Amino acid sequence: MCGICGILLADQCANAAPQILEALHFLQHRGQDAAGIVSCGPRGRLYQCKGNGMIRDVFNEKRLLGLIGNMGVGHLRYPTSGSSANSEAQPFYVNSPYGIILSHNGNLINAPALRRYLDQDVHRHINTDSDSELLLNVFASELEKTNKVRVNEEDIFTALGGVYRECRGAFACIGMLAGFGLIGFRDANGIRPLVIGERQNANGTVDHLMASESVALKAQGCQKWTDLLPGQAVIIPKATMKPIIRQIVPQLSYTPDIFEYVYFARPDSVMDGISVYRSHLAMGDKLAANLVERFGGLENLKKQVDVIIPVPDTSRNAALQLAFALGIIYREGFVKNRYVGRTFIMPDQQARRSSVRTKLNAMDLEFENRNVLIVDDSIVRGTTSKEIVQMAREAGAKKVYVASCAPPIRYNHIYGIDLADTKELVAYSRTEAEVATAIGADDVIYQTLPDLIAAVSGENPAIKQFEVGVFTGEYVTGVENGYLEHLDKIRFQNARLKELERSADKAGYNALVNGEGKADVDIGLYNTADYR
Ligand SMILES: O=P(O)(O)OC[C@H]1O[C@H](OP(=O)(O)OP(=O)(O)O)[C@H](O)[C@@H]1O
Ligand SMILES: NC(=O)CC[C@H](N)C(=O)O
Ligand SMILES: [Mg+2]
Repeated sequence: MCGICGILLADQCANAAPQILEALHFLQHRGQDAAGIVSCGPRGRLYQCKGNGMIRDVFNEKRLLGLIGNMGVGHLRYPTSGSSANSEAQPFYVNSPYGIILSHNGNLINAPALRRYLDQDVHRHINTDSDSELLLNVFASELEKTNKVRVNEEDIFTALGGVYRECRGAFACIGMLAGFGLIGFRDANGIRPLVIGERQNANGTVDHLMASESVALKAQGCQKWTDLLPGQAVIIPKATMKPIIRQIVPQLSYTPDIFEYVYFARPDSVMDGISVYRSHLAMGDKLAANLVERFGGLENLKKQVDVIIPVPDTSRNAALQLAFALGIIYREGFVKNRYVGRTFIMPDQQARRSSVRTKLNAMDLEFENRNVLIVDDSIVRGTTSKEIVQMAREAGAKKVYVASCAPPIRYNHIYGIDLADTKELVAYSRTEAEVATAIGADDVIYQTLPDLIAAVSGENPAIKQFEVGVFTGEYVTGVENGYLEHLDKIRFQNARLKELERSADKAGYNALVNGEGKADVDIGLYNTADYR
């Protein structure tokens, strides 16, 4: 998953980049691998700073000062297609036609076919393995068809029609046409999120903002915001500062990715009219009812569970509500090291495993001689649960039960959350009892899928269905032939690269990199950062 953001300020003399950076801080949880901002200043000049790392690694005051202009786009990357190479950091740029910038969240499931199409049919050079670069080039090629010196809004909407025709999968995008304005668009199933908002200034002018999550807009002082609907696009020309929203293609469905609510989004965001926080509370309530049934009634459950302990951070609110619903004490038995980021979205398994122990530490006095119920939002590879169950036992727990606010994850995520190769998923071809054995727990209790859907949809009856492919193996868009194999191949190559890097096998690394034609050095725009 990635975080995207765009700002167009009414004040022509102000710089948007500092505010984009602030907004990106509210989206850091969506991508820790690379960060970037491109701004557009006088005479349509573009300025860029991007690279691998978190916001704090990529930006400093000097670099920010180099990003001139009252309009800009930001991106935080969590790689799901391509590799972690510096050259795949976003936003992406193409100079022709008109100078286009793009930040993309999502995955294109017809990436291999698009690559062929761009090469063979429209003759565009693609320099990385990123599907976002493909999307940008499809957009560029569609805009080129207008064959005009300067385009207008209608031309851009027409070009976007071509993007929806060619690109399959999930995409929420924020783009910028040099000197012209900001553009936002969302796939026809609304799988990935995008909100657009306005901020009224004291002098009566209005600034325009877009982001993956409402929390970023609220923190920037937006008084109004709305979700872009599936298949919709918005253009905000600099010249008029008036957003134009257009339904580019008919809605195919309104099925946001349910994993946003389970794990990905911040609890203080409201997405597609659903408070992430309230959905977490409802997940706790539903799971409580399920547990009562599993343990043969509340009294029995209370005899077998002394304390409920969350796995920080994401599961906390659901676990608290679950404990409240059951009338069982809730304790923060794991102390979280605030300097370690999210482990699940780290790009390699070795880093993930060692991070769990660095990140979470068990407090003996909450575990000693107790039967504990550990609650997590989801169990993916089982890296976290395996470690924490062991930590709970080392801390003296008698029985260790694990409850998950999401159902067993048995299938690939194909729309921009790189869960894992299915074979790495701990629930892949395992029953619940076998998962319990695999993670060393006395029992594992999962939320059911109907309960999860009910918990999330509770607040917005307009949304009845969600993208739930990770639980069912059935995806809203269907899967293109060979796409899962394509994802597996990418994952395998990236893991191999990491291995070679770690083992300091320079020759092996170079052979693989060169063989694949991967770029380690960015040849994009002039980089304001003397980054390397
Ligand atoms: O089964 P696994 O492969 O370990 O993945 C699942 C775990 O990863 C996530 O936590 P993470 O540490 O990423 O972030 P959090 O602090 O927001 O909970 C998620 O909340 C689970 O705890
Ligand atoms: N997580 C995402 O949305 C990633 C966007 C894009 N597929 C990339 O890998 O850069
Ligand atoms: Mg977690």
